[in-house]
Amino acid sequence: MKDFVSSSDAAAQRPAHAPGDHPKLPPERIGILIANLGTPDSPGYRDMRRYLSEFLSDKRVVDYSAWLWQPLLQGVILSRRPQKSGAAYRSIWNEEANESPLMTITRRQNAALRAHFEALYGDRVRVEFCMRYGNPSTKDVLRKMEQEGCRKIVFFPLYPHYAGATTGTACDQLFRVLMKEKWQPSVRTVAPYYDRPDYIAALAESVRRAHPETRPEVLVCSYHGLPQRYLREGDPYHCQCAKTTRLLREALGWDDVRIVTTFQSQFGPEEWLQPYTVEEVARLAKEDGVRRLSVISPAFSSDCIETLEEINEEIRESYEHAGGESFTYVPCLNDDPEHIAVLAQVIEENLGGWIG
Ligand SMILES: C=CC1=C(C)c2cc3[nH]c(cc4nc(cc5[nH]c(cc1n2)c(C)c5CCC(=O)O)C(CCC(=O)O)=C4C)c(C)c3C=C
Ligand SMILES: [Fe+2]
Ligand SMILES: [Fe+2]
Repeated sequence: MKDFVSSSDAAAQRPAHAPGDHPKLPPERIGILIANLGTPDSPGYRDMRRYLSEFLSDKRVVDYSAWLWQPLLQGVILSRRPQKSGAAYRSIWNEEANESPLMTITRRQNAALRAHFEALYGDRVRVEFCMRYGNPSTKDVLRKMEQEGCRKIVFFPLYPHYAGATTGTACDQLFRVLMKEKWQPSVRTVAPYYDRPDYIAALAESVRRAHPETRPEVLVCSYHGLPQRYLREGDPYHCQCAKTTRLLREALGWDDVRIVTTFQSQFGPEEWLQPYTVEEVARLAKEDGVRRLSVISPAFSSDCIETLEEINEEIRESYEHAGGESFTYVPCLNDDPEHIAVLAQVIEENLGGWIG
């Protein structure tokens, strides 16, 4: 039989990284890759425009057909929104580190999780974070992990609730990178954790900590919004948010406090999930006479523009303007030790059978 491949060609075609037979191959490792949304590199016009363009061109986020949406986005929306959003980012920017709070907090969460898993498993694990939009990109971080020998990867989008626009697109991006690879690692994607007792307990504890003396009259659980149509088309986000509020109410056991669900950050002409937080807090002050109000945002694993600026500035103003007196913002769980313990436990459960 004709030998089609000369021996030197055969050597070249053998995978350079065939398991266990190459002295220069790194040892096989487990990768833990946490993912967040992403954030602009700076609040300046160009960086804001690049970030918003990538974000709002994602069909999981805005699902209109490109021929209709792109001219509107590139022409109208991206001529004004970068300035407006840039000013909002500037008001919360971490000047010392020259990055947005979302980046600072994700970095800290990653460092805490890395310390946790390296203490347990040493050099057999790698813990990294990536962003869906902007930097560090999913592609760059994933490739680095593969070069370091990660043949098994736990991929953990840091959103307690599943939405196509968040967890869905983070996973799409990961698999988009893997589509181009001859030899993919094994990947486990982490399930939503919005109803885990330890997550709910951490939320409840953060609410109690924010109210050492007096309780609010109303606790508003403000979740990032979505077009209502996405719910009708099967997105489970709305139902998962409602369940988090119910479980938080049960965990707190505060019978004298009304605990309600609202949605923020509506964008564009469609109806989004309601009630809208900015309107509801004003209504509570004006119509129901609520004077002591607190807001928590359980859909965010870290503080970001949507909490620090939108809730703690815009929504606070709306409440106070309508006659409200005391407004407490309950910070996200961020890198609180109880939160890191929850995230570590979720990851540990996804490592089952891979490492011990
Ligand atoms: C236009 C559609 C948008 C949908 C749908 C959407 C869903 C969604 N987003 C989050 C979490 C975050 N969003 C953040 C910022 C942000 N979101 C949108 C638009 C949609 N989000 C925009 C345009 C922006 C940028 C800021 C602005 O210009 O208003 C952030 C914060 C990022 C940061 O840098 O701090 C987070 C986090 C969820 C959970 C969600 C659906 C469930
Ligand atoms: Fe968003
Ligand atoms: Fe917003």
